[in-house]
Amino acid sequence: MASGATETERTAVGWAARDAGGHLSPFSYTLRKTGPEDVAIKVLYCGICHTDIHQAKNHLGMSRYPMVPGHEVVGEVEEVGAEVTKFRAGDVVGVGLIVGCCRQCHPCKSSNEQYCPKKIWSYNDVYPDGKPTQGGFSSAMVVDQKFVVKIPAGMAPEQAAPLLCAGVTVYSPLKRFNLAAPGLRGGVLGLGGVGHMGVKLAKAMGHHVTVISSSDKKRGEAVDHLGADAFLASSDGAAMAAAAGTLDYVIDTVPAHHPLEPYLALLGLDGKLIVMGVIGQPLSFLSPMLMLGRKSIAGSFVGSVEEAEETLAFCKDKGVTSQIEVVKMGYVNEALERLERNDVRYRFVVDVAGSNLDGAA
Ligand SMILES: NC(=O)C1=CN([C@@H]2O[C@H](COP(=O)(O)OP(=O)(O)OC[C@H]3O[C@@H](n4cnc5c(N)ncnc54)[C@H](OP(=O)(O)O)[C@@H]3O)[C@@H](O)[C@H]2O)C=CC1
Ligand SMILES: O=C/C=C/c1ccc(O)c(O)c1
Ligand SMILES: [Zn+2]
Ligand SMILES: [Zn+2]
Repeated sequence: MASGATETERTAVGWAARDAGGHLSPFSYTLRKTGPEDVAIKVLYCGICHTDIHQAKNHLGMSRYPMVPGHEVVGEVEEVGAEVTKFRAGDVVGVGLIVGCCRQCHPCKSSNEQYCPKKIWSYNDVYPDGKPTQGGFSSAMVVDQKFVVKIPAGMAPEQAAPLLCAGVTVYSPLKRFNLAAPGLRGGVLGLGGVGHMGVKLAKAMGHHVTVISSSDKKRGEAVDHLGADAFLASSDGAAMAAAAGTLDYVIDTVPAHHPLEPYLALLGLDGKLIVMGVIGQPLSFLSPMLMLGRKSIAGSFVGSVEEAEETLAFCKDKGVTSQIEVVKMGYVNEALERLERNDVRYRFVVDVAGSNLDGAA
């Protein structure tokens, strides 16, 4: 172990949900010792993703409590294990949704480790020794270096946080489904945390971007502030019909049950509907909606560590930033409620280090 590495478990203070009510409150727990491949991180900022609501409120029926959510984590390295080569104390780093994998399966060997059947989630999961994983709404985390990325110099840490889930979640499918070339016509359904990064990344790739939203409320913001080229309210049947067959892809970020057919209808030949939302009920469509146009419906799950690094580099290079509202941890329950009622432009980021968590324990 590197000199200065602790031989004992450290205590962290997080904000945890205790049951499916999803209310977060202070919770002390121990982190594992900083192992040879581990990076001990003081959390600076952590974004709030809609998945944190799904998990805290047990929308998928798989939640374990107490649960410290948070998977858009930016922090400062405090200590590294003896075999850590990528990082040193003082580095500003990021951690996303995945903190472990088997390293032997096909997904792991092809840099698709987020699809490893033995992946370990950054919270609501357990390490092989049975210790629960806990996320970034916490003073500190200890993470295997493989799942840690460097935040590019000059990028504000609070700005970087949403790139570690929302950003890479959009970047990965655009790249993997060959939808990163300039000139494509894309749609983003649902203008929230993931959706706003979809608009920004797709614009930076040179696409013509249409926002498809549940109401007209975000029209001005989408076009004037985020740079969308067009805006459709899904409730406007005439506008939806006029746009039929015009898009190469639609990134569907809606976090609740919804019909797919209105959005399949927007796709042209070979168009792709990429479903991102975590929805615990079956979605349905009529098969001719796919056949007549050779369309496909695909899913995609966050992105690999390599893609997270690419997303950060792409955003730095193109000057892409997230649009965030920074809040203290004491406001996290209000922020979760506002996120659930669609009242945030477009991502909350918790100023964890500025929230005096140790004092609140
Ligand atoms: N596949 C993956 O790897 C990932 C999946 N996710 C999932 O993606 C989904 C979106 O996450 P995130 O962007 O953080 O969520 P947000 O709540 O920030 O955004 C979702 C947007 O969808 C629209 N919307 C919300 N509720 C409804 C509804 N009932 N019917 C129709 N539209 C609705 C709203 O946009 P508008 O006002 O424009 O209609 C809202 O802003 C979640 O389910 C999350 O768990 C998140 C990250 C990674
Ligand atoms: O925020 C990222 C999480 C995405 C996600 C995808 C699928 C699933 O079953 C989840 O629980 C979360
Ligand atoms: Zn997320
Ligand atoms: Zn694996």
